[in-house]
Amino acid sequence: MTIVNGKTKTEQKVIRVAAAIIQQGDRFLLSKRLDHLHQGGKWEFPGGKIESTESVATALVRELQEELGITATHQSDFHELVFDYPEKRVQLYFQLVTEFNGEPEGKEGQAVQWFSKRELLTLPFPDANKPVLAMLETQL
Ligand SMILES: Nc1nc2c([nH]c(=O)n2[C@H]2C[C@H](O)[C@@H](COP(=O)(O)OP(=O)(O)OP(=O)(O)O)O2)c(=O)[nH]1
Ligand SMILES: [Mg+2]
Repeated sequence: MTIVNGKTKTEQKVIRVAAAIIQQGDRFLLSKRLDHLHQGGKWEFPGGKIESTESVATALVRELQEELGITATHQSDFHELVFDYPEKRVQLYFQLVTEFNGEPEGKEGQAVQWFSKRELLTLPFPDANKPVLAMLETQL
C-alpha cells in the first residue's frame, strides 16, 4: 500500500484538470510548465484545475483566458484519463480546441509555442500524457 502525506492512495482526492489540445491546421499550441511547478520544465497542453462548481468546458475557457489570453469558441471531448503520480492522482480531461479568439501569449511568464505534430512528438511531456499523445499521433 502506498502512503502519501499520511493517506493511502484511495483516500486521496482526485485533482480534476482540463487541458486543451489547440489545433490550427497541422500545428499545435503548447505551453512550457514553469520550473517550480509539479512536472515543471515539461511541455503541456495548456489548462489547469477544475473548480468544484465548474464544468470541464467552463474551466477550460477560464484557464485559457488566464494562461494564454485567448477565448476558446469551439471545443470537443477528445480523451479522459486518470493517472497516479507518486504524490497525487490526477484526472485529465483533454479537450480539442479548433477555434478561439485572440492572440495567444504566455500570461504567466511561460514559453508558448506552435509545433508541428512531428516536432511535438519529440518533446518531453508529463508522464500522464503518454496515451493521449499516441491518440494525437494517429487521429489528429
Ligand atoms: N495543464 C496540464 N496539466 C497537466 C498535463 N499533464 C499532466 O499530467 N498535468 C498535470 C500537472 C499538474 O499536476 C496538473 C495541472 O495543474 P496546474 O498546475 O496546471 O493547475 P492550474 O493551472 O490550475 O494552476 P494552479 O492554480 O494550481 O497554480 O495536471 C497537461 O498536458 N496539461
Ligand atoms: Mg495550468
